[in-house]
Amino acid sequence: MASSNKGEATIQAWYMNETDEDQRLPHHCDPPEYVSLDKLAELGVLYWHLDADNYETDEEFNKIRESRGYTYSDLITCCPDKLPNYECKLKSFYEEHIHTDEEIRFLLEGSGYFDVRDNNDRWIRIWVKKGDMIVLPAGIYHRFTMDSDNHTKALRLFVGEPVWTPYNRPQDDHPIRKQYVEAFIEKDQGSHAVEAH
Ligand SMILES: CSCCC(=O)C(=O)O
Ligand SMILES: [Fe+2]
Repeated sequence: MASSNKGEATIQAWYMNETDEDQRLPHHCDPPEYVSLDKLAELGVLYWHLDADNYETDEEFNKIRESRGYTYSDLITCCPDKLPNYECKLKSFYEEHIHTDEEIRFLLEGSGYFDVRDNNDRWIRIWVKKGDMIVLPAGIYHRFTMDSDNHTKALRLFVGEPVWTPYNRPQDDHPIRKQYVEAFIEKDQGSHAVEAH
């Protein structure tokens, strides 16, 4: 029973309408414009659905952790008495930024939205829920908000000693941003140029 949800769920992602209504609302376009896992993979975003209740002994989780070198982990709970400087943190999570390393989150409870910029600089909203593990590549412009359920508990993973520093946009000259653009944005333009011939 414990692992009955394993492998069944898939992530939902969509292009956002960029109205300035409440950030915790879904912000669907009209009609909704969904985004596939393949599209996310093209942007370097990785996703697994795992057993959140027994993750410590979950073989798939441990394999991912080992193969990707995720030696560090801690828990983050987004609620006023568990997250120091709650209001301030939530605000900074939603400022568009990059990191010099991957952002790796495994949702153990609740849900939330990771927004990432696509290759045309449009916002894609990724709805993560219990059991979803997501990796945002170093250098991708992104942000996070809770949804209207207002509850998120996640495992944060990292390779070695964690560095959580956000670099707010614009960071177009940052070496990590340049590396990301070269690997995931320009390669895309390259393949279209080839297709056109
Ligand atoms: C789902 S974890 C909360 C958000 C966060 O840790 C971050 O944006 O860095
Ligand atoms: Fe981040």
